[in-house]
Amino acid sequence: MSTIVDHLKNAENNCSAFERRLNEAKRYIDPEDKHAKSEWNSLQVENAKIKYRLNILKRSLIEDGLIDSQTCTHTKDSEKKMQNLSEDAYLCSFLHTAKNLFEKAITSSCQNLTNPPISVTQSQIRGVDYQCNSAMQIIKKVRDEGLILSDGSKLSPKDIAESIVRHIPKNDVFSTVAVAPPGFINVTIDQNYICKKIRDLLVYGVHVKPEENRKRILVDYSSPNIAKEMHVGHLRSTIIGDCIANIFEFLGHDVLRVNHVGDWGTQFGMLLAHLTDKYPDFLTNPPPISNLQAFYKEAKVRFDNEEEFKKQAYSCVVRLQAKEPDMYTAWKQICEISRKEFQKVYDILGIKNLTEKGESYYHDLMVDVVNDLEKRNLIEDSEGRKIFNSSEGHLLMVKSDGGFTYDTSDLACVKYRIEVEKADKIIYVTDKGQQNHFMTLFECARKATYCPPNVELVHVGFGVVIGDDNKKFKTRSGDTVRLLDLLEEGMKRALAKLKEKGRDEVLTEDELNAAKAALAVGCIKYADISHDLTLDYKFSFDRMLDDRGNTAVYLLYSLTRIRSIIKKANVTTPVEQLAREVPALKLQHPREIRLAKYVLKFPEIILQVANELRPHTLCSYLFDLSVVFSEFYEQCYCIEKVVNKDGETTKVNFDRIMLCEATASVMSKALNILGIETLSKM
Ligand SMILES: NC(=[NH2+])NCCC[C@H](N)C(=O)O
Repeated sequence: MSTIVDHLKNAENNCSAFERRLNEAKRYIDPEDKHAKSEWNSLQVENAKIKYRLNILKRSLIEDGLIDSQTCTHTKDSEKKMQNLSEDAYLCSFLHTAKNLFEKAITSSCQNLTNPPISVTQSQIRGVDYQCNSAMQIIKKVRDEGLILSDGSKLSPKDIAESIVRHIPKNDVFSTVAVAPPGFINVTIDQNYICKKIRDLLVYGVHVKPEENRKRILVDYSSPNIAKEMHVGHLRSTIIGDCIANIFEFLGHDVLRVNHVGDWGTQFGMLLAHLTDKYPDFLTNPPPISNLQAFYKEAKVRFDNEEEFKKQAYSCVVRLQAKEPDMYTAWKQICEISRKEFQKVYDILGIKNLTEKGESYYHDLMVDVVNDLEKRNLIEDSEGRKIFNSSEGHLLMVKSDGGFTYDTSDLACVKYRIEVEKADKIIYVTDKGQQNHFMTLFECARKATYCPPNVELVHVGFGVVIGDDNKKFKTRSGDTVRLLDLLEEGMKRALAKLKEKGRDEVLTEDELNAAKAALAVGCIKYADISHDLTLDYKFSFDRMLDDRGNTAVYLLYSLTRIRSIIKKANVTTPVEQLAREVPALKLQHPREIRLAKYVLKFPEIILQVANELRPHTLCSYLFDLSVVFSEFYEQCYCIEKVVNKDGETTKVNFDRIMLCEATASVMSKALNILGIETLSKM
């Protein structure tokens, strides 16, 4: 029996190793080299196929009882995402499709221009979907560069626009194309195309074609500090970071979610000194610390008041950083207590796959990095401290007492993430206050050549959370708000809201509890994400639990309502099958078309959010979508009562029911990406 397992494991390992090598090789491919790129793609597809077959084989072995499921290695989440879908299965962004068509038209109509400007935007004009603004820019470029077009120099933007229009490739996307003065090209998206894409969405599900090659994207978020309270800033980082990671994962990228916990700072000196003092037998009896914050405060008081203790604390840091076994054990005990507390918050928020790799993880690397920089004369001495200077500022690499800092660990960490974890893009999600730190870090990482030009480093800095009094969010007594207390309060308020709506009379106890938790967490997350993250954000339970306006309550109810319309229609054939049986939906009413177009705008929004890293755009889209749905539903009956001589019957408009389903799928996918759980009963 063991031979089957061995073979299977071997095959799986080979597959993974090959994938790793492929990913490594990707970096060396010249983006211009089409042949290499296509070769790489086909190798990747081949490997995915093998992996897929292996999985089928594995499943049947498990089913036949030949191996148990424990024996098998788990496929990583990122690997599961490898999909091989047909072209039809992808939803395309209209904007990107329009851009592609115009790009082709412009390059072939302006052959004597190098890099002609391609500008396509959404149009504000009624009845127009997108507009191409390139003609005016082309004229300007021609004049600025003193070029003469082959047709003579008296060309106007209108002439250019008309020439571009003549070169638009044959397609089924645009229905009308018109030139408007001085040289705009206005287009509308074809209704038949829309009706077909909605049908495809129902058949294949909501998938968006990634814009570029699959990348390995590392998102550094949450990152609380051990032994300190996890505060609302970390809550924001957790919620926003998770959403950003979800977006890239949805777009088919390989996403690593990393929790860069603060577990190596000087605060450990006093904690360790206090622990070894108070619990001398800590090695044999793990200390019964239930409230780490109180313990932290005790240690801080001693640190501020007892000279002897202070000295002891400093020596503890040095001993810890030298990884002296006793100190290391005590440190691990403290980390474990904190970790359990953090986990409670993550469990409530439904945060999964967040891997902890804290500052301590990079300790040995910090030593190497400092040596490396010294060898290359990139480190300067300043009053006993070692600093790394860049045009953005400096990083403090070694303190005068020889200890490392937040800066040291972050620089070692960038190097590790690029060299070992093979990240193509690293996104750091913290409050805006750390912007300087990250700008300096990025500059230094480039200067030290730890970060090659093709790797992107991004800091997503968010505003602070303020309370009703417009001051920094604090408890009445001025303390940091405990996240667990905050979540608890959210639950209470959500329950009150549900009772106010009489939901306790319709839902079972379990359903009510599930609704309470989903509502509380959904509202807290949504309120956070729906605000432009760069601005400060006012935390208000009243506002987030309001069922009017752009809130999670409103959206969750809208979704439940759409689902119940579909249910009421009592269509026995699954909607997906209904769609499969037709080439396209039959939609005509202007509000049907408007809704369908809005549903299909989803990919454009997702790509925009991925590009700008501003997830509130997705919330605004969701809110508008539910408004557009209401407007459709107001005028377009989905189920009609028909009275005739035999009495009353109901007539179902299947195409509209399918449109409802498409709306609901996109809404629930979007809520999912925001990290919000949707319930069938609420
Ligand atoms: N790689 C990083 N520096 N990540 C962010 C860490 C955030 C830090 N622990 C804090 O609470 O502010």
